[in-house]
Amino acid sequence: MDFTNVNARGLVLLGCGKMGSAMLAGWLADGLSPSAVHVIDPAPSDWLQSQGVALNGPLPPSPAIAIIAVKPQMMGQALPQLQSLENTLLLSIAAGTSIAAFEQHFPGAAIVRAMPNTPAAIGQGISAMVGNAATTADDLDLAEGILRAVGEVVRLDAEDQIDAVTGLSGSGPAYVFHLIEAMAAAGVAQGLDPELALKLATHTVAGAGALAIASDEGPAQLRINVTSPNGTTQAGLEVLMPELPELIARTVAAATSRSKELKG
Ligand SMILES: NC(=O)C1=CN([C@@H]2O[C@H](COP(=O)(O)OP(=O)(O)OC[C@H]3O[C@@H](n4cnc5c(N)ncnc54)[C@H](OP(=O)(O)O)[C@@H]3O)[C@@H](O)[C@H]2O)C=CC1
Ligand SMILES: O=C(O)[C@@H]1CCC=N1
Repeated sequence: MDFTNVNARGLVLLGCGKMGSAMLAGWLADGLSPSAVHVIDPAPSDWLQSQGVALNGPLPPSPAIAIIAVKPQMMGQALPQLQSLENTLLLSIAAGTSIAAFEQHFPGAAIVRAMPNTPAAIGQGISAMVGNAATTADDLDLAEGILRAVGEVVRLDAEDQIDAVTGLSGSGPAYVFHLIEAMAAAGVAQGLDPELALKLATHTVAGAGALAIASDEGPAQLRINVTSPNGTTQAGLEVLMPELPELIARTVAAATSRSKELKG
């Protein structure tokens, strides 16, 4: 990302918790100048205080972009703090809160709604984004650049897809971490030391994910490649495959419908 314009005009971050700090770390590593950053957060972490960014001070009148990274439940309280901004692109990463809700607070503003995920902390997130009618091509490019600094980005055709994105990739890292926990516990049940089982499970998930990205073959073929006829994998998959798709479908459906409820 070329941060020249953002470094000149400024970047505001509203809420610097888990996602806000993960993304800020990525931007700073990618060339965002700390002196351009203005963070609003009621209880700045030690990490944030050591970054040389402006904390809870007056905002510049027209920063290039303001990223909204507070919980949807805090939105009503938090948004008035951005009321003074003019000609600033608003980029929300909050689950639930709709573009229409932001438009009520900021009539006429260019607003991009995005859904990233926590692997953004190591530059390996994936974000989906969609802009309102007021966004220009330059606005969308700026939002995409900001999100691309912390991972992959996809653009959505319509805002209503974002609930499913939230249920799949926004919440998805938690499902995968739980899979790692379950695989490690299963290894322990088969007699492995807990530390060894966790290492095997973690690297298996990470390696399989990296292979799925790097390979020209799709996940079904990659699964078949592991599965020797009448071998160990076949025995394992005969237990897993009848159960997993339905369980994952219900998991993603529950998260998607919670995202819809959060619209409030
Ligand atoms: N965590 C995740 O995996 C993902 C989260 N999101 C979205 O990102 C947003 C943030 O989530 P997450 O980082 O997990 O949550 P956190 O609670 O970790 O971060 C929110 C931050 O906002 C601060 N805050 C609370 N009230 C205000 C206020 N009035 N003004 C400014 N800052 C305030 C909080 O401070 P304090 O803690 O002191 O209240 C906290 O530091 C949410 O909308 C969530 O839906 C999107 C994708 C993935
Ligand atoms: O659990 C949540 O509501 C947020 C949104 C996606 C990931 N975490």
